[in-house]
Amino acid sequence: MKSIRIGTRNSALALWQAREVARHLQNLNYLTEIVPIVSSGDKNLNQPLYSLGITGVFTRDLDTALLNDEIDIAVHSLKDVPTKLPENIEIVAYLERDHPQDVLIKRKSAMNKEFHELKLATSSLRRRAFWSKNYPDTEFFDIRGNIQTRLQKLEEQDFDATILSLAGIKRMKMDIDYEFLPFMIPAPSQGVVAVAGHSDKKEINDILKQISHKQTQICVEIERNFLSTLEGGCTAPIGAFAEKIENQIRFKAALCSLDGKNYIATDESFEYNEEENFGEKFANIVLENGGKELMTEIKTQL
Ligand SMILES: NCc1[nH]cc(CCC(=O)O)c1CC(=O)O
Repeated sequence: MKSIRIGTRNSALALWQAREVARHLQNLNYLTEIVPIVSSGDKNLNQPLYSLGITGVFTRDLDTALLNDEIDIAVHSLKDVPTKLPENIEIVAYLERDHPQDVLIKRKSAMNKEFHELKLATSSLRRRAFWSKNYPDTEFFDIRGNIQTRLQKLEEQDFDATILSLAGIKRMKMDIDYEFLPFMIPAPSQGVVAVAGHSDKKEINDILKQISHKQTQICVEIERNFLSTLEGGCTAPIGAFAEKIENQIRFKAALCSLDGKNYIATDESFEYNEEENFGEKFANIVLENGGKELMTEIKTQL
């Protein structure tokens, strides 16, 4: 068999994740080839992108490459992948989740500041909202770019701290101090590397199924079903985290107003079965407990 062409974005984190998928495939004696896809936005597809339902800014170019048969699979941070996938694209494997948490990173000059005094740089709606719930008077700053750029900006610019995913920090082997934030529920599927494939490539997809981690899949499907049931196509501050503890799954999730003042949370432990859509079930409970009105309020503010 020819080597499996693994598509990836060009960032250091994306390349690390692609190599991790390659390593799993090589362990099963498959040949692999990493294909970095540079963002272009002008690929020749026969149909316009919107008609295929392509939305994710991080995933769009890789979706196009998959549909154009330039790659066999695409590796993503699952939290950047929209819950609604384009036609003919499916998630075919999930690597085992390692570090789901968000962590706080302070610049050296702010090491002695208390949480409520911090000038905080994050562009994430979820991180801002959940932080504001606890520290309502916080001043926020926008920060964008990859992990390395953000840490560099932290040392150079006029704010004290930022919040990042621990998974990214560990993968990049960044040697920095960080603090856990127990009140911060991770983004749905944070810390999970997923592989997307073309629905027609059954042989490749079957190979990928061999490297998929079932427990991770179960947990992130609950989180993503929760998200898609709540959101209905709009982005809102939503955290969701499912974890297997002994024979049960513990699911913690919350929907929060942008200012952090209105917070609807759920925390459930249950025995998993394939028939029940737990993510949808808990999302409906949140919607019935004021979530519906809160989602409407959030939509008018965005
Ligand atoms: N949207 C950015 C993004 N997408 C995936 C990761 C890190 C890996 C992960 O958490 O899955 C990050 C950086 C961050 O949130 O700090």
